[in-house]
Amino acid sequence: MVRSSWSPWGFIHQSPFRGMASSRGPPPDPGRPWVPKLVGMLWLGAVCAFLLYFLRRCEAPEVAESFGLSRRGDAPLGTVRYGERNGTLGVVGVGADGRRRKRSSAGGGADVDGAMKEKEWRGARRLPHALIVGVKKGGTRALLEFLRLHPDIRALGTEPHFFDRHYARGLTWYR
Ligand SMILES: Nc1ncnc2c1ncn2[C@@H]1O[C@H](COP(=O)(O)OS(=O)(=O)O)[C@@H](OP(=O)(O)O)[C@H]1O
Repeated sequence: MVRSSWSPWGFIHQSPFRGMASSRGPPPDPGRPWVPKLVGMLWLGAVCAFLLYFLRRCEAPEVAESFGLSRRGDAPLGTVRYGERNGTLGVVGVGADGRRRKRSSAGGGADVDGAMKEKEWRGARRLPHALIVGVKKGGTRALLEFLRLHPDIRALGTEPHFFDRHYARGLTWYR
């Protein structure tokens, strides 16, 4: 006969679920009926804590932190947003006062807060159709800026460093 006594491993023998799947477990200790409940609550709390931690990790807080994001739904700096209706383009940047601004690449980077409605900036995040690969001081920035002059080319404002720093974060982050 298995004696029911409290120990750090007590939940193995005194699982709150013991009556649900099998009746082979030991009968509840009449002297300490609260122990199984306590263990069950602790177990549930641990599961909830893990779930919360997991969900927080899914939001990639370190990504938000490294890009200076304050809210969920903010885009990383340099993210290009496409307007759904009229094809307008915005690049998320930081203004002189440190506040996040949506800038128009076609307008030379002028602030457009207030001038354009938020809905015009909402759009799908897409993977790039082309990459500029080059060595340092190889003139890649100049090439990007010349290409950006074309009205059909949308480009990031900053280097995303996906392949050398953030590859492990996956395509969802890159998009
Ligand atoms: N067409 C052309 N001819 C000659 N030199 C040019 C050209 N385009 C860019 N540059 C020079 O390239 C340097 C910048 O290169 P990158 O954009 O690759 O720089 S970075 O490594 O990404 O920071 C930068 O050099 P420095 O001014 O010495 O930094 C640019 O002046």
